[in-house]
Amino acid sequence: MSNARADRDAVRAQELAAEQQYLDTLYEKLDALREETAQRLKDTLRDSGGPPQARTERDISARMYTDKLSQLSAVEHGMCFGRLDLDSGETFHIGRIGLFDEDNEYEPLLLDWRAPAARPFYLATAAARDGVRRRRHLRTSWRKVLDYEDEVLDLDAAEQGSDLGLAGEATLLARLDARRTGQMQDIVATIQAEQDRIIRAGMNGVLVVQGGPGTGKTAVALHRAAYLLYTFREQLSKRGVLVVGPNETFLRYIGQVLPSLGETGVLLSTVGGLYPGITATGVESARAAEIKGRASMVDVLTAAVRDRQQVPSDHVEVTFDREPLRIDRATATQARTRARRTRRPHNLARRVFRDEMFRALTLQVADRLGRDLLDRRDLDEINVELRADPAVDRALDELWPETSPQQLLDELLSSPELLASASRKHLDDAERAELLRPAGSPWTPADVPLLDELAELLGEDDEQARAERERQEREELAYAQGVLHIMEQDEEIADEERLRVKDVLDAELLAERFRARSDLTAAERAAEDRTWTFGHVIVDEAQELSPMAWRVLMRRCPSRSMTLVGDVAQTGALAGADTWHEVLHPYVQDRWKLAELTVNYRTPAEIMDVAADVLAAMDTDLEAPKSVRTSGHRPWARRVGDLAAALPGAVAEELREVEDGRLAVLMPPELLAEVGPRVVESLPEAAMGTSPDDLDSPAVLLTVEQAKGLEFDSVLLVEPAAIAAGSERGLNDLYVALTRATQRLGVLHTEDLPEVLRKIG
Ligand SMILES: Nc1ncnc2c1ncn2[C@@H]1O[C@H](COP(=O)(O)OP(=O)(O)OP(=O)(O)O)[C@@H](O)[C@H]1O
Repeated sequence: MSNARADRDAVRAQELAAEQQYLDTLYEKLDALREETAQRLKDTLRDSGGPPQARTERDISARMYTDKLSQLSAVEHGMCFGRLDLDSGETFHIGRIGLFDEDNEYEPLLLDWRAPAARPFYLATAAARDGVRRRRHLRTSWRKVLDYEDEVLDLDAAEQGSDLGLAGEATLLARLDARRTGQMQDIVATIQAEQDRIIRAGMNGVLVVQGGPGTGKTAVALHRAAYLLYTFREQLSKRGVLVVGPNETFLRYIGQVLPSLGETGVLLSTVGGLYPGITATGVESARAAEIKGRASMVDVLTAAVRDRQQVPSDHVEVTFDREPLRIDRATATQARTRARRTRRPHNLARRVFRDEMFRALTLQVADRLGRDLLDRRDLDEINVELRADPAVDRALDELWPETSPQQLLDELLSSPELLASASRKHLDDAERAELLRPAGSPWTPADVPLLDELAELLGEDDEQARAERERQEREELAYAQGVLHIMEQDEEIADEERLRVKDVLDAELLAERFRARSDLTAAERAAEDRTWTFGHVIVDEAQELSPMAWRVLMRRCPSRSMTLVGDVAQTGALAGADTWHEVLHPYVQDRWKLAELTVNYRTPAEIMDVAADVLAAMDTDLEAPKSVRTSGHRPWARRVGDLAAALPGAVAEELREVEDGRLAVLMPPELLAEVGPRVVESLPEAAMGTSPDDLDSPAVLLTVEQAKGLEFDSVLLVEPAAIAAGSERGLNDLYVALTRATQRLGVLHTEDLPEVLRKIG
């Protein structure tokens, strides 16, 4: 061994030992914090009984300590992943949380990656050093330092960066090459500069992040959620953050990222999951979903609601007080006009309609009895009697019934007459036939925006409930102020080291907590409340949402503080977007910002080369993102005679190639239904992908729609010609399918390959 090499090795060993020592100190600190928090939690839970204030105080403290404990355990793995050496001679270690040395004026021992001082770790380059001399990436396993990678940024010793300007290239490539597990991992140790700028962009307004497959849009969206919660904690803990994904499998795939960053207060949901009490499990044709997603459905639903506001063709008669009572067309029309003029939702305007009708009917009865003989009190009495009469009530209900979104939509979609009447101007016969289904059919995801819209159009006649709620809220606020006051005086709580309740809560928030359950987070409460509005909304695969789904999300976010990430080249849903302009113009005109991601961290260059041809064949100006790496595996294609017979063997073969990684078999839905069960039967490692947990299987069989946003070590694409021809957006689907693999791509086909795949053939 040369002397120079021996010297380098000795320095490396020394540096590793020093880093290990530092890491040991950090973990000691973490352990001490955990113990202290666990002890406080125990003490809090041990106390029992006492007046309600004391119980509420305990609930809140327990929640706080539980959250803290789960945050402290979530950061265990990879807690510290970097170090900055500054020109000033200072060094900072960077990690998943901030740790401080209380015995030394709260000097930072570990900087939270989201703190402003940690930012150069992601942004500094040799050309713009920002005072950074050296950036070090630490590779650890549990509590052990395995290795490090240094980037020396000062000009004299600057390393040549890569063409794409990647930071910590070796560390990044090691991460990207790792086998996939079926669960997305966080990227906190290797966030790249173009991603960091998006993660830390300001919270106001709508930010659209457009990027090709594998550019880290999902990763960026989730890290942005964590960053915003850290930076605007006070604001966001009250209203919460909503992250919207395309389906349950995707939510399961990304579900671990935020907890691993120590954040649990985020509601992850599909649009279909945003209507409390409804589980949208029904399946329908892509065309039916597209029709339901059109903006014109607002007019159809409005008409359907108006159709519930009837007048008699001439008159109806009911018996009141043993005499016939006439409800005539003119009176009912006038009452209906007055009620509609209030512009209130149907169930609230109903009250006006009924008031008008009861007034008219009272006069009719009064005339019968001789109006001149009656005074005001007599008239009031008649009015009260009319209101209490079941026959009159029924007759008026026929004309203007109280109804729920569920009831109205179910009736509308199962009645050819009602649907025809409401959609005369907007749908043709074939479209209506596509929507019609038996009454009581299960709800589909595309029904949910319609239900939400109807909930707005119908309203809830909750005048009494609201008055009661407001009274309770006033009482709770006063009570919460009292609790805070008592807590402040409590000597034990005023203990210096302990976070005082007042530091994390104000009376309003405390009152809000009493209102729901005292131990629920904003996200949990939001999940139970259709009218909840969020502090920030993040939408992933945003290109898939229909105009009706956007209306739901915009209602949930009146502040328009939103991050929308997606790729209009990957739109598969027929009601999805072709441009971001068309999505946003109705809500914010041109007042939205666009950020682009250009580097593909997932798909190796060999596969991207093929996918780029598909993108080029679509009518878009978008460029394919550049892959950061090659995998050494050329995509392959094999023509077979009998697909059902060949598939199990091909899957087994590919499984051997990926060893303990993950394989996806992607195919058109009809084919999946036909041959999928046979594959699953003959291969215990394979699953059908019907439940989110199926991602844990070594091989999973999916449609392209189901695979959206996911990634696998290897992809076996079956019958691409049928995928390309399967819908108006068939090329987009093919593009999505091709870009799911991190290592290998194989194609199995019976039909000719589409022309755009000529590079594989
Ligand atoms: N800076 C990074 N460091 C490490 N891994 C990264 C980085 N950026 C992205 N990745 C990884 O690249 C892969 C693709 O990221 P992600 O799924 O977020 O891409 P996407 O743009 O949402 O893709 P798609 O449009 O196909 O859904 C993931 O495995 C992600 O962890």
